[in-house]
Amino acid sequence: MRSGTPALRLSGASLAYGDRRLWSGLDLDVAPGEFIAVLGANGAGKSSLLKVVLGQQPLERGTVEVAGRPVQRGNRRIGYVPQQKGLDPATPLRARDFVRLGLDGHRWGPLLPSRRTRASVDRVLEAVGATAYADSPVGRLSGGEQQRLRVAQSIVGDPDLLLADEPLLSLDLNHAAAVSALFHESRLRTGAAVVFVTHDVNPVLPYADRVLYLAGGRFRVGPPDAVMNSATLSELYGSPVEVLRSGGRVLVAGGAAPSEHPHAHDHEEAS
Ligand SMILES: Nc1ncnc2c1ncn2[C@@H]1O[C@H](COP(=O)(O)OP(=O)(O)OP(=O)(O)O)[C@@H](O)[C@H]1O
Repeated sequence: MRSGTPALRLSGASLAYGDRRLWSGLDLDVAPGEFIAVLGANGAGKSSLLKVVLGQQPLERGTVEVAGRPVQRGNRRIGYVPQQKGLDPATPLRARDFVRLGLDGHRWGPLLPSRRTRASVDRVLEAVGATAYADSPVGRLSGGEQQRLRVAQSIVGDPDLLLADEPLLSLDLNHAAAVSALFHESRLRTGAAVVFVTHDVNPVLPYADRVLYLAGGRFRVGPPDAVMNSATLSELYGSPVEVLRSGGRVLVAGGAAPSEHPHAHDHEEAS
């Protein structure tokens, strides 16, 4: 990557499905090594933003570039944790083989892993606390155990850009903290940029350089304190939102935008 080139750049970007526009006018540069938390109500278009970056969803308007180049499907320099779906119980893969797909899943045919491949897989299995079930069939693992393997698969290839779609779902508090820290360590070690979609900002609050908050077709982006406050979110939602800080945690109460279903806004940080 040329120095000074953003890991991700969206310029004047709008996204619509048919005549339903999710967001528009999005300008965002994510620097190498930067950690961005993406927040917002259900249906605000967070997952769709990641699909745009993956080249799976075209923009209605504007441009998107990864490392200075137009997006393309199957970019191996991007690590991706998709939104959680249970794996088929009959999936004929052991946990370690599933993680290895993050290194050689693009190649055809069975491969004997090299010593280096094995070491990389072992390292990330250990980092997500999955060593104990490394040889178990993935389909038989719990939702949280599978989620930790998805995280391991996304980072094993040391990508330049990590996209994570609610990677903390199904994780208990300890593993949520460990996985958040792992993305942070990963960006420190490799200089990867991290775009992290989450309903709860708290586990990533120590690491997020900026927050991108999507609501009602609009957005705010800035350092966590500049976005996660009552004035900014009330203005964004166009209705009163209270942001409370307690014991180092951020709690958001209220905030259903007029266009949103009344109970669509189920932030975990809401109390
Ligand atoms: N391919 C598609 N065609 C039409 N509508 C879609 C498509 N994909 C998503 N949508 C709709 O766009 C809206 C935004 O979806 P998206 O999954 O991006 O939201 P989100 O912010 O990630 O929500 P959540 O927090 O619930 O995961 C939703 O109402 C969804 O139904």
